[in-house]
Amino acid sequence: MFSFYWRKFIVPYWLLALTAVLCFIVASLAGLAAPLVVKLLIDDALAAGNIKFLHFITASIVLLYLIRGLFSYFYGYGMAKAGNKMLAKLRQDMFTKLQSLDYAYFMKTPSGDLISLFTNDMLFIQQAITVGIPDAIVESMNLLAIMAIMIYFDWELAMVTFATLPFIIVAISFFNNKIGRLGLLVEHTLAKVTAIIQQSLVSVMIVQSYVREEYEYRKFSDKIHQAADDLLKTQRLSAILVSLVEFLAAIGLTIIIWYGGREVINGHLSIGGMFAFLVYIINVPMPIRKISQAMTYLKLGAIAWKRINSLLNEQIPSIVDGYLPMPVAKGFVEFKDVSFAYQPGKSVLQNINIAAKPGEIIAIVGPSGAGKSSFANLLLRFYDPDKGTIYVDGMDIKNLKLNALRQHIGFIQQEPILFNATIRENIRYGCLDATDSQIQRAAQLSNADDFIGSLPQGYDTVVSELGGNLSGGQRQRIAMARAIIAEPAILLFDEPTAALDAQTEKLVMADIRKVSAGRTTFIITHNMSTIAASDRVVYLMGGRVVETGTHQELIDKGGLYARAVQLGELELCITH
Ligand SMILES: Nc1ncnc2c1ncn2[C@@H]1O[C@H](COP(=O)(O)OP(=O)(O)OP(=O)(O)O)[C@@H](O)[C@H]1O
Repeated sequence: MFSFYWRKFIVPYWLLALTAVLCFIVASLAGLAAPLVVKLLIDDALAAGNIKFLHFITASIVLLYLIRGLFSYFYGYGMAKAGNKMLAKLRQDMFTKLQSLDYAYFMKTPSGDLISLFTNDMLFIQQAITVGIPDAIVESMNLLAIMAIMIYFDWELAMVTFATLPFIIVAISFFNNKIGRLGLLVEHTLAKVTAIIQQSLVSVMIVQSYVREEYEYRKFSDKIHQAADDLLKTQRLSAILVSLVEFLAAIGLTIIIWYGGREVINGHLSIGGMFAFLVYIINVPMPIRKISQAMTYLKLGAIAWKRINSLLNEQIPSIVDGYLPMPVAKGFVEFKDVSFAYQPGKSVLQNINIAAKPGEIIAIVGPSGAGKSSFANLLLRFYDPDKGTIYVDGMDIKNLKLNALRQHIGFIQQEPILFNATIRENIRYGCLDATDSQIQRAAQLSNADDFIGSLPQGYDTVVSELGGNLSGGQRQRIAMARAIIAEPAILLFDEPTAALDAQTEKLVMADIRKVSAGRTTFIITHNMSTIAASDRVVYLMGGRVVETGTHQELIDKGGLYARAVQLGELELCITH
């Protein structure tokens, strides 16, 4: 269970950890010498009335604590440095892994669970690394040193004193097991709490429009109380453990007083020797308590690591990167006999054959669930087809480097996601080294330049997180500028006007026509005016292309498409 600490922390940062431990040993030796000084003070300075030696001892105490303080600092600093490096590396590894995972992974994993890995679980690991490991190493060494010195002094008295140790060890392991199990529950509940917070933040509009604030609060509050109750149980167990350990250590103290006192009276032990023993035994509960607490931290950290590790070990992405760079693309796209299912046996697209050439605007139309968005998912290689091949400029897209393929496709969604950054940064996201004048040109092309110019901060206006300070049409235009700034050969719109009112929809449609000039454009749409403005309509139904042609050809044909138009099904969908 604890092996990951060895592999991830001790081995990679062994030099820092070793230096820290050596510093600790020096600090600890200085601390451990203190009771010996007490013995010398009583036996050789006070009892012998030696003033000179008293001065020497006084100076020694100052020096010992100076050394102890200095090396404790080096030790603490070294351990913190190694711990922080390890945590930063772990966070980087987790983030890199997250970026490398398929779209499909994010479709099946709740984002709250993932956020919880970076917050709650990292916090448990942090505690384990920065407190658990140092305390476990250091305090075990401290304890062993105290025991060794006691044995060296008077092994018989030491053995009698240690009679309570087995009870202490049994108590610690019994309570720690219980604490570990409860810790697992706490971590699980905290992950749920994070998920609730995350969900209520992104769906604040739904929460407020359904007046579900109270309902959300109750959900949150139930989980928080559950976590607090479980946490309290672990803290109660820890408190019982500490008291029990202190009680058992106090029995050791009583034994020294009784047995050691007899030794002193019989002349087998000096008074200073007995005092030194007492000081050592008084120092025993602290390391034991710290070791026990460190074991709890290590246990909780190990549980958190298990969850983090399952992310890091998430199987290699099913979308395997290609090898062809494709620096320029013309925009020829062909779907050849493409079939696809998200789950085995549940076919979503069947034998799709579509070919498009540069400059063409193709409307992908069909009833809800027909497979239109799945078509987009395949072109972007969020998923690979089960059968058939998709070609761009005659090359199987599986052979193309993913970043090359995606860089040639400008993707604009129904409700575009803009980042909480300036409009300039949002547009530049499409091409990170774009100049300001390129950004402005892209904005002009998507008809965003005018409204951006009328904002007090212009291109430096910060877009609020949920895009609240911009209208739907304005957000759509910024998203279009972002998509076209990299000059993609292919444009892919998924219901670009569905979230807009009729007036804005017309304007955005005009913008789409402007930006799609010379590019291969696919528009997934229910909108009649968009369909009518396209060069060709591909009508999907039940995952199959049932009809294809211009809007007029299909109307004249009087088939399924014409029927859908006649029944107003397509326009009906706009209002959904
Ligand atoms: N990630 C997914 N996992 C499993 N099944 C999915 C997934 N996404 C979509 N589906 C299923 O695939 C089918 C086609 O969905 P798709 O989103 O492509 O349809 P659509 O034509 O775009 O529909 P709409 O017009 O309602 O957006 C549906 O039956 C849907 O339930």
